[in-house]
Amino acid sequence: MAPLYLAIVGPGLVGAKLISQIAALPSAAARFRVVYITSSTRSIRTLDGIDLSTWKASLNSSTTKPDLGSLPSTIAQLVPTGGKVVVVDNTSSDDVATLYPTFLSGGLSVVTPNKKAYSSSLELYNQILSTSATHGTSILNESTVGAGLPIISTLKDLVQTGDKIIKIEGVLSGTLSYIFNEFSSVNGPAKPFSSVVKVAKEQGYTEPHPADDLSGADVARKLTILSRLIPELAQKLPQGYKSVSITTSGLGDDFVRRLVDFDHEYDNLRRAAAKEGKVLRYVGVIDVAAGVIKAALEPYPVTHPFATSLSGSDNIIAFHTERYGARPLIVQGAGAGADVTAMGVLGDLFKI
Ligand SMILES: NC(=O)C1=CN([C@@H]2O[C@H](COP(=O)(O)OP(=O)(O)OC[C@H]3O[C@@H](n4cnc5c(N)ncnc54)[C@H](OP(=O)(O)O)[C@@H]3O)[C@@H](O)[C@H]2O)C=CC1
Ligand SMILES: N[C@@H](CC=O)C(=O)O
Ligand code: NA
Repeated sequence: MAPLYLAIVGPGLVGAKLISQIAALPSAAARFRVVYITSSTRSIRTLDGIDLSTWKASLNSSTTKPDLGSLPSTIAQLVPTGGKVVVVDNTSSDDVATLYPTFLSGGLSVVTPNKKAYSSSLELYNQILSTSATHGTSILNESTVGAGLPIISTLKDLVQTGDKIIKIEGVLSGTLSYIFNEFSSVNGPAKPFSSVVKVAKEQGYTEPHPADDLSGADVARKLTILSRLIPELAQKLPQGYKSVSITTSGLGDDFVRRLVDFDHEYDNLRRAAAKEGKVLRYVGVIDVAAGVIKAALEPYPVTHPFATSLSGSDNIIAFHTERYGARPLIVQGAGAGADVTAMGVLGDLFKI
């Protein structure tokens, strides 16, 4: 069996976890050969496959700058003719996402948990799909929604087999699920909002910058990704979701510290909901018939499944379709965290 050759872009939380999951596979070397790893500043490459037990030290000591624009020709020098290669983009970078057509037309398939290519301009999205079809290269993105949960594959199966999507609704953010499960729980003691956000970041649930989660941008991107898989909505979001400009420094530690100033405001929201026997949940909806796509923080009765059945970073997504009738198809489980996200990426690699 020929191995699948991998170029790993972005060895951060998810990327590093993916590498350790690959290394732990039985006969890992026979299945996957990692020939290239790059961060935004350094890269390593080798013909024989990078040693997955020492890659971090090798990358840290490398002085080779990445040049992703010429990745297809770099890879051609590392992989035997006919070898199947996948670029795994574990960044959250728009710049890397815009290179997918270059990768796909250069004979490289792509697997990614990065939402940018799928939720930005429709032009880029369509270009990616058509380039992949023309060049016979694959692109898979299960972990862009619900991390490793089978959300994208389920929706594709429903649509491809001729079911009609009526509505999709649910809690689509692991970070916001964790935050509101902890902060506005049915029974639990009240905790300061900012302290819960801090833990969500420490657990690896947030985007590289947590403002992306708290602004609702991450959920908006996920709703865009799902909507583009539904025939009635596929071409109706021309702009997609533009990146918010984040002006606070670093990777958001300062931003999280300053959230203390908003604890009082959030506590008022929580108390107002509790007075009515409700808890706060951040829920996204795609109502196909009404042509409405929305996401909002809203009070839900404590008896509602979004209030009672979720804990940790759980996502819950209900697919209301013609075939499933009054009882929707429901997928639920951890929707964020490096381990479950890397699993979704690795699952896509196995599919390829
Ligand atoms: N965490 C989660 O639960 C989930 C995450 N995702 C997605 O997974 C992706 C990765 O998330 P996460 O691992 O948490 O993020 P991290 O910030 O931990 O890792 C990002 C990595 O990308 C690298 N990088 C950034 N820009 C570039 C570039 N231009 N070229 C090469 N490498 C680059 C960074 O390297 P450097 O050190 O050089 O900056 C870093 O290694 C994101 O798109 C996120 O939305 C999806 C589902 C769940
Ligand atoms: N930050 C995201 C990670 C997965 O997409 C989330 O919290 O859901
Ligand atoms: Na998923």
